[in-house]
Amino acid sequence: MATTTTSSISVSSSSSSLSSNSQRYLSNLVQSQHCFFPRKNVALNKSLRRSLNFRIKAVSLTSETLETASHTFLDRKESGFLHFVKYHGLGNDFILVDNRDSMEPKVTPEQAVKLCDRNFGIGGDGVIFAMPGTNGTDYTMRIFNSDGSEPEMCGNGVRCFARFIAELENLHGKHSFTIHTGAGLIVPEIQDDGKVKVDMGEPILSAVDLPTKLPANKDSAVVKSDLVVDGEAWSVTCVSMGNPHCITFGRKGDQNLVVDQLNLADIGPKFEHHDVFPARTNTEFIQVFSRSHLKMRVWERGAGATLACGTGACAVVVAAVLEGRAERNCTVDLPGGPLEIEWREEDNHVYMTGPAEVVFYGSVPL
Ligand SMILES: N[C@H](CCC[C@H](N)C(=O)O)C(=O)O
Repeated sequence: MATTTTSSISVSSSSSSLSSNSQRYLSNLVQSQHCFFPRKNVALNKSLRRSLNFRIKAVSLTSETLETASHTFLDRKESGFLHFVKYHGLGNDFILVDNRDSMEPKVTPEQAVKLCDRNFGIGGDGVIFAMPGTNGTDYTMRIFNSDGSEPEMCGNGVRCFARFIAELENLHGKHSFTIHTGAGLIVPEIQDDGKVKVDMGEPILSAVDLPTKLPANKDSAVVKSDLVVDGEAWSVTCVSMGNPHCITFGRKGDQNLVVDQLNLADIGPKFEHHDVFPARTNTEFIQVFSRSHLKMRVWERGAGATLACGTGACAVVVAAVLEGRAERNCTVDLPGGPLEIEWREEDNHVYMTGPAEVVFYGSVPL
């Protein structure tokens, strides 16, 4: 029987400095054992331990007990608290909220900004809501970026969404779902190995629909076009996966980009907020290892530098094929790990395969 060592925190607060609300919250958390970290040791700093008399017990739970515990947690509904599950897809991390009882997000964009703060909140690249289906789909997915903006779609997020639904519905093994998103119908399928394969739909190449003010130079698309950013000329291709992406393999005249040498915090915002992108843009910087192996770093619209971007990896393979640099089946290496991407010729759909993992369960007062 699989045993998972899980740390749980039992707290007895001896510190009078804690407000009664925080003491009530912490003791509520402890009684309900509702803050546990599967597979992770919880390290707390000494001052916090001293002030709060933390006693950390390492308890061994079978995976069945863990599953029961997570279900007990997921059934929590008391008001005034947001119960969430933290997931990540290759380090692109999200706060997932069970919103199946309403089409109204349980969290406002302003609250999402606070929840995503990595010092004063839970920490994350976004908040994702699992909502009732629309027009006959199983579910609807909405997402707020960590800056509070609402994008049309999120590739790593929809893999996490699929695993979250399977947990909520107590499903095991292979399962697929139809999900309504701002990018249209998306179909993730949980594979036997736990990875998630997603039909991400068709790429959008029309400059007008992306949207970008860059002039179309290949049919209605923008392929290997010049873009001046902060006085430097770059060569870019623009692809939408429902959300806009600007892909570059390097500056004009020097297409051998070494992506680890880039200062993303400097160059990223200059692409994101460039006036040729009226809805801003995600930007992917690419290094070509072979015609089936690419390396990518990304500056995301509304989230900044992230460890992975699923829609971005899909857009990158489309751009690489359009520029004649790659085949339609590629491994894309991101800082958080690899994604397998296929731009299938038969149906013009892009397919993405990758992991999605639970990090922890939690409750926060709203
Ligand atoms: N920041 C993106 C949304 C999240 C996309 C990314 N995290 C992914 O995995 O696709 C945007 O505003 O379009």
